[in-house]
Order: sequence, then structure tokens, then C-alpha cells
Amino acid sequence: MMTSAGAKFRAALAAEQPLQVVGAINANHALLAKRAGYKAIYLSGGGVAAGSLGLPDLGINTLDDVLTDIRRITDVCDLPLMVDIDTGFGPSAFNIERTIKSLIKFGAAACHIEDQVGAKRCGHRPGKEIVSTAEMVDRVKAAADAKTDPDFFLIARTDAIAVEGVEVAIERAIACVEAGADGIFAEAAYDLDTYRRFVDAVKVPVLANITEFGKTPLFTREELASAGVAIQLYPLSAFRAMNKAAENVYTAIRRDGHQKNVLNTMQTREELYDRIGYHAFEERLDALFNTNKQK
Ligand SMILES: C[C@](O)(C(=O)O)[C@H](CC(=O)O)C(=O)O
Ligand SMILES: [Mg+2]
Repeated sequence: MMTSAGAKFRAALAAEQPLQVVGAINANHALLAKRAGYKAIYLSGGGVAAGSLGLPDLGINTLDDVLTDIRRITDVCDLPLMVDIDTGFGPSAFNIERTIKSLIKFGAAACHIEDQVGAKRCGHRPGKEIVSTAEMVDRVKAAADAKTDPDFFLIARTDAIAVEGVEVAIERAIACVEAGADGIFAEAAYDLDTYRRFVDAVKVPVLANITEFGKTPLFTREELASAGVAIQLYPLSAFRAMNKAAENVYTAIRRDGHQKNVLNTMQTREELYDRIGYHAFEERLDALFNTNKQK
């Protein structure tokens, strides 16, 4: 029997502690992440919004926008993919059920669903609002019941730390685990002690979102390991770097009338072909032509 994506994610989690999960904004980056040695990758909601659609992370993108990006990644990369599904693309339990089933069908291994209101914001922005614990528990139950692969890894994210404090956030997280969450995402935690408290209380893998320029300090792997964190996430690191590099190139070519000053910042043609297996495809194409010729 083929190993499911969910089972692969669980194997990665068992093999590496904490498991480093990097954001891959597209299929090409998924291949780069695999090449760099990561055991799992991530599709960021903020990344789908900003990268694929040029929109802010405010709950604007739909399930279909996310599924398109998932499929493109899982078509070429066999690393287990964790997906940000924001508030689950509700409002009802039926929508959430459809979301989870579609994710599994498109090859995702794990996801996180959060307790913000539908008109959500980035977790590191002010003005967040959260739904009641009862409503979040319903979301998690709907998601857990919808798993067509029992190994699909369901993470409940709570944004409550910034809104109601750590104590309340931990209580919520415990309620989510009782409702069927396999892991907990403690969003916008601001110190190691908070992670430690979550880890001790929830007894399931805890995710630390180490996103740049946000509310969480850029804790190292060792620091997070010492707090018992199981998953460390870098959702948009490569995306931010890629955008900066693109801006530099656009500015330089516009300014200089040529690209010679920025050539050394570019991936070469050979490197690109190597990363996407271009030559192997070309060999198959040549073989195909030979076959055709013989006919
Ligand atoms: C993890 C996150 O949900 C994402 O969409 O990637 C964002 C990351 C970010 O905006 O830096 C979040 O933390 O809300
Ligand atoms: Mg997000």
C-alpha cells in the first residue's frame, strides 16, 4: 500500500525534533526546499494571498485558490505538505468538511485551522478578533470528522494569546485537542516560557511560528527544542527574500538599461534546469522522437 501524505508527515515528525517546516510559495520552491534537505513543507495562507493573488492576508482568498497551489506543489514534490486553511473556509461545518476532504484529495498531509473570525487578519497584526471556544471546538470537530485519511495531521491554531492572554489560549488549545486536534499552533507567542506552558498542558505536538518581523522573537532550533516545541515553522522566509531579490532586479534594469549589475544575484540557466530536472525531461523527449522516427 502507498504511504499517505499524512503518514509521511507523521514519520517526519517522529524522525526530526523539532521538525523544521519551510514555506514554499510555489512548486519550484518546493523542489528547492526538498533539495536543501527539509522533510516537510508549508503552503502559507498569507503566501497564497500575497504571492499568488497580490492581496493582503485578510481572509480574501478562497478554498479553490489554495487548492490550485496545493495541486501544483504536490504534482512535482513528494514532501509532506502542511497547509494554512485560515478559518477553514466556513462558515458551516459542511464547508469545513469539504475543505478537509479536498485538501486530502489534492495531496496535502496536514493543515492548520484557526479561531479568528471569518474576517481574519495576519496573526501578527493588531485588531484580531476570535470566535468563542464553543465555535472553535465545532470547527475542529468538523475538520476531524472529515478526515478521509486517518493520518492526515490536523492542527488547531489559537490566536487567543494576543486577544485574551496565555491562560485562556491554553484552555482553548486543550478544548481543541479534546475535539480531535492532533497538534496545537500557539500563534504569536512572545517568549519560550509560553511555548513550554503549552507543551506541558496540551500533550500533543506544539508548533512555533517563527515568522520574521512579527511578535515572536526569532528563536533558534536549540531554544525551541529546550521548550519542547515539536514543529518550527518558517512560513514566508524564502518568499520575503525572493520578493526583495525581484525588486532589486526590476530597479536595476530600469535604472541601468541592462542587467549586468545584478547577474550575479540570479540563478543561472544551468542551475534552474538542474533544479527542475530539465535535462531528464529532454532525454525523454529525444527518446520519444526516436521512437516516432522508427515508425
Ligand atoms: C503563518 C501565517 O498564518 C501564514 O499565512 O503564513 C502568517 C505568517 C505571517 O504573516 O508572517 C501568520 O502568522 O498569521
Ligand atoms: Mg495564515
